[in-house]
Amino acid sequence: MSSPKRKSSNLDTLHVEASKKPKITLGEDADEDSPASEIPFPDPNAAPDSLIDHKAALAYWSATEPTVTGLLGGFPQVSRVDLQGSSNFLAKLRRSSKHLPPGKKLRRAVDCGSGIGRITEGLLSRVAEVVDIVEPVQIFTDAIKGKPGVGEIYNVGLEAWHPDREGLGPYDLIWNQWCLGQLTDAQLVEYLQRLPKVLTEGGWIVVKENMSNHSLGEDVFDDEDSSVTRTDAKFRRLFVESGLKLVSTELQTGMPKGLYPVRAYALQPR
Ligand SMILES: C[S@@+](CC[C@H](N)C(=O)[O-])C[C@H]1O[C@@H](n2cnc3c(N)ncnc32)[C@H](O)[C@@H]1O
Repeated sequence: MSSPKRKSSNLDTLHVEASKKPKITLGEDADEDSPASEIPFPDPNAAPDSLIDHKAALAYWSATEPTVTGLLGGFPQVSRVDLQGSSNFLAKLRRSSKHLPPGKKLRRAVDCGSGIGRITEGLLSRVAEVVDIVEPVQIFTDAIKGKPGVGEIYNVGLEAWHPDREGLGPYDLIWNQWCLGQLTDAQLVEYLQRLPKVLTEGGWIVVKENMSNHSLGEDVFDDEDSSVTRTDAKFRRLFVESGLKLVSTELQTGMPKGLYPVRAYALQPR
């Protein structure tokens, strides 16, 4: 799931979440004697991201309660430590920045896959004058609308957000957290390739996501919210493919034991 989540424990052979059982349904007028029709178990050889289904993901998130508990997969307690870690990460970036040093608010940031605006409220609106929002689920953005410092709201998935084409921004900071697992690898690369055009000089693209712990170094598909949890190696490869350079990366400390590790990356155009 693209939110704080327990690590998978049995991932030696499957790159589909071990908790997911083959789904078997009976045909409409089937009785106990007629053969069950099966929805096939995902092909274990399929690339995990090829199993992503945006409709299924939207159905899952639209049925999720618009609270921090709902958005963080039942682990609201990680929010504080996460926001503190993010704030420290950003402060370090700014301390070593020629273009956007500390002391002044950033002009414009964007919270991508924002949910109910947990990061906008807890971090971005404190460090930026205006924060735009990109989030496909309207019941989530209804919770942020009109809050101080919130700018434009785009109710769209990141795979369909074209800020370059629409002349949006420019942004000093583009924050992507616990949502990029909703995009396929190809969609993620295309999305990241669009961002340099709307990034100010010296600005950062931040990616903060769960890291797959698969013992064979593979990504893991989760059919609950139709997302993929990538490995650190996969992220780094996709960043290179996107033409971005990694300027800083840190593991989030203080996460509860048993959850996936979380890593933040700061990226800039090469
Ligand atoms: C785990 S929540 C994280 C919310 C927020 N980033 C945070 O950390 O509090 C995942 C969010 O991704 C959103 N999402 C789902 N599909 C998406 C897509 N294709 N593009 C962008 N966001 C998506 C969900 O609606 C949900 O708000």
